[in-house]
Amino acid sequence: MAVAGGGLGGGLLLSRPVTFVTGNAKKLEEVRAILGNSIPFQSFKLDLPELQGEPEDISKEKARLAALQVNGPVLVEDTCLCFNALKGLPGPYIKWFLEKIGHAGLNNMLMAYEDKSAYALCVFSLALGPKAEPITFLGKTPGKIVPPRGPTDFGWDPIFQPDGYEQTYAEMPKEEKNKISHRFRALAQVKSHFAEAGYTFQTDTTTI
Ligand SMILES: O=P(O)(O)OP(=O)(O)OP(=O)(O)OC[C@H]1O[C@@H](n2cnc3c(O)ncnc32)[C@H](O)[C@@H]1O
Ligand SMILES: [Mg+2]
Repeated sequence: MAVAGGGLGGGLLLSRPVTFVTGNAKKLEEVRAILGNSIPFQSFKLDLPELQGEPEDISKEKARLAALQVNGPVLVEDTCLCFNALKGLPGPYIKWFLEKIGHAGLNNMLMAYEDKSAYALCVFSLALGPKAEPITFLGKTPGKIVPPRGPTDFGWDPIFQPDGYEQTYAEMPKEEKNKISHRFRALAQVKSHFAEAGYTFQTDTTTI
């Protein structure tokens, strides 16, 4: 197990910095931008298999698998896009819906409903080691599903317009999205957790 007790400052001493495991380069880009230097982390590119079920369980299971692979502390996240008219679906299955039916198909799914409201949900899970129970952090941003507008370089960004904004996630400057996004909100909780837990790290920060 990668955790030893009694680090400097009273917090847990982790054998090395947390590894953020994802197969998605755009997620990593946003996590880097949002975290800055607040939490030292390295990254590892791996598309983990995903369980079916509730978002929190999917995220926790990803963390367990990631911690086994990395054999150390890991952070993972699972992102859902939930349509209120469809009681939260596609939710965690958005990746496959997007891949198969695209932005137009996702809009068409809501054609039969007046309610176009939706929310983006990000569930981060932190596992301090392969035997540790993962801790989850949720971030949610409400909005609505609209015909695609803006650059198409990140997932469903062009069809999600957050409440209170005239632009879709895709049309917004990155800094703006990163101030209000589901990912930002979940990471704010991750940051508070790190601040409270007072983890300290042995100082190897090389990217693996
Ligand atoms: O390796 P992991 O971290 O699982 O990366 P992934 O791309 O498989 O991501 P998910 O399993 O969480 O599936 C979420 C889907 O939503 C997309 N997505 C995630 N965050 C997004 C965001 O902030 N804006 C738009 N699309 C996003 C992502 O590209 C996937 O198609
Ligand atoms: Mg995935």
